[in-house]
Amino acid sequence: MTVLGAESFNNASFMPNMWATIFIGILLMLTIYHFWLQSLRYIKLGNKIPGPAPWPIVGNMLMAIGRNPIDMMKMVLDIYHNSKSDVLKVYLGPKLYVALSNPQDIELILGSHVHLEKSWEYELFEPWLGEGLLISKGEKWRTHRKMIAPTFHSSILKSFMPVFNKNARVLLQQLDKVKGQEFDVHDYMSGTTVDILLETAMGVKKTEEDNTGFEYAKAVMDMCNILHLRHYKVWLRPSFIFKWTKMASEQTKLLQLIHSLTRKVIKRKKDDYFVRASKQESSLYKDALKEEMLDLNAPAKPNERTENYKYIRDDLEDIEDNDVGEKKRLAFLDFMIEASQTSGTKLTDEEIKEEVDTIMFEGHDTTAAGSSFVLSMLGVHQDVQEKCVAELKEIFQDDWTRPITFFDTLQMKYLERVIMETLRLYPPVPIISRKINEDVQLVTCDLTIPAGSTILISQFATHKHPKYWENPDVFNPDNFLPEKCQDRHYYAYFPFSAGPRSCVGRKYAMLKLKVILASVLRQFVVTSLKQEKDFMLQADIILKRADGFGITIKDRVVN
Ligand code: HEM
Repeated sequence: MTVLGAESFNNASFMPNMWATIFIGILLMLTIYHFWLQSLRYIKLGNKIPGPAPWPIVGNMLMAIGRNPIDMMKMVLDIYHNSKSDVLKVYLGPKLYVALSNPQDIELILGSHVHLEKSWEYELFEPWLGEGLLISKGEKWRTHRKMIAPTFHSSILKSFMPVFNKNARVLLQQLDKVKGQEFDVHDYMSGTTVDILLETAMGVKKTEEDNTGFEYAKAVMDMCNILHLRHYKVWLRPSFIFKWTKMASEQTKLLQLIHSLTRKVIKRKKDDYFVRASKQESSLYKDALKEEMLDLNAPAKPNERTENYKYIRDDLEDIEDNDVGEKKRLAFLDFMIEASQTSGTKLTDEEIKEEVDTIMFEGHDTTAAGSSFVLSMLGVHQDVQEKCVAELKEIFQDDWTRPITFFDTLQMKYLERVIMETLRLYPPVPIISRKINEDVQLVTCDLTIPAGSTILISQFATHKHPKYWENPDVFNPDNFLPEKCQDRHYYAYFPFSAGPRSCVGRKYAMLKLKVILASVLRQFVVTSLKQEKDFMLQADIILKRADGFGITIKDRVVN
């Protein structure tokens, strides 16, 4: 008894000692790890950059705990506004993130041919987009960009006008059914955008009973929500943790839906190609293009720009100027399929699928958010809406309801300024990031960003930089009058990014936005029940309103 009692006493006293030893051991290891980290050049340089104080080991990771996307957005904006600094850092664990908001520093990254690699965060897109243009790197990115960018050449875009007009008419019929009641216009913009993309870039016609656009758009939005949660709930990032969550099985289902549409689209297009090839017919798109060129009321001169974006620096204008010839004047998927069948081009089915998924994602959610923000702003700013309508009256005085031509869109200068101003205040892609493999010495201050860190570039912050924008928070389309743009830094405004890795769909997006928005404004008066200050923004991969894009519409009476 006595012996047993003594043993159990000894065991009981041994246990706390063991746990205390383990605890002290871990603490000691973490302390050594912390001091070792602090001795690294990477961290030493990082520590010189202003930003919220990090905790040992975890850095600033705790800031994300318990916050939803709306709170996150508020927190990030508060940090930005309170810091008054153009350079800010945060640590996620030992990983250094540096946010830049001065155009001169941004140019060092976006304008460079060296810092082209996307940051680690984009890898979360991989199960969905594979190594499509958005995330690919090196030679693969370069050769695919060379192939894809010309498929959005102005001559191709012109041939899309009938599809834009047709889908705009379908949209108007849908909107007509919700006249007089408040509704979320994003739902309509999203479905329409997918349908238009399928028919233009992919060349696949929608059948009457087909609900693909809506289902696909919903799946894309749900996928974005999952990816976004994983971006800021950093403990969900590693796949070995994520795969055990409910979200992972939801992601599998969503990807099945998305990828099955992609495969269907590619198969249909490939079948068409083989039928055409067996009959030795020319490309459908080349034919459509010829018809459209004959059809245009007033075709633009060869060197006429699609819009006024002369102050965005990217490679798209070079593609326009150095005309790439007939061979490449095929719409996106036609070109990819023809390229895959041409000897010498190493383009596999998987690569086509990745690029189709990328274009469907990039081309859809961005434009849906952009058009919904424009309609929200027009709903708030009735005077601006009236000016847009006055411009449309000038253009369509001969026939208010006729289809919109490419030439008409070139005359929509005020509407263009409204779109650009909306994209300034509400950039659909609010932030982009790059991994830097070489040190970057900033030009605006004496700071060096060490190789290996991630650079965050926020359109949302830079587009309101007080040094570059007068009354930065005020909606004013005249910010984009040519004389105002002339002296502004190129990298003060980059809703489509800029430099060699800018958006390949920029011209496509602007053209489509003009046709859709002008069509809505010709038929309806748009009103927003909420004021701009009450918009609840949600930090997401694509910037959205958490409160929905609520508007009301009524028939426009034109005199
Ligand atoms: C308002 C509409 C749009 C906005 C605001 C927008 C914005 C952007 C931005 C900011 C990037 C750079 C992303 C990054 O570096 O992380 C980008 C890239 C890209 N966008 Fe867009 N985009 C729009 C519409 C479109 C459309 C309509 C398409 C295609 C039909 C498209 C296709 C792409 C592709 C393929 C890339 C990757 C380019 C590369 O890395 O070389 N986008 N877009």
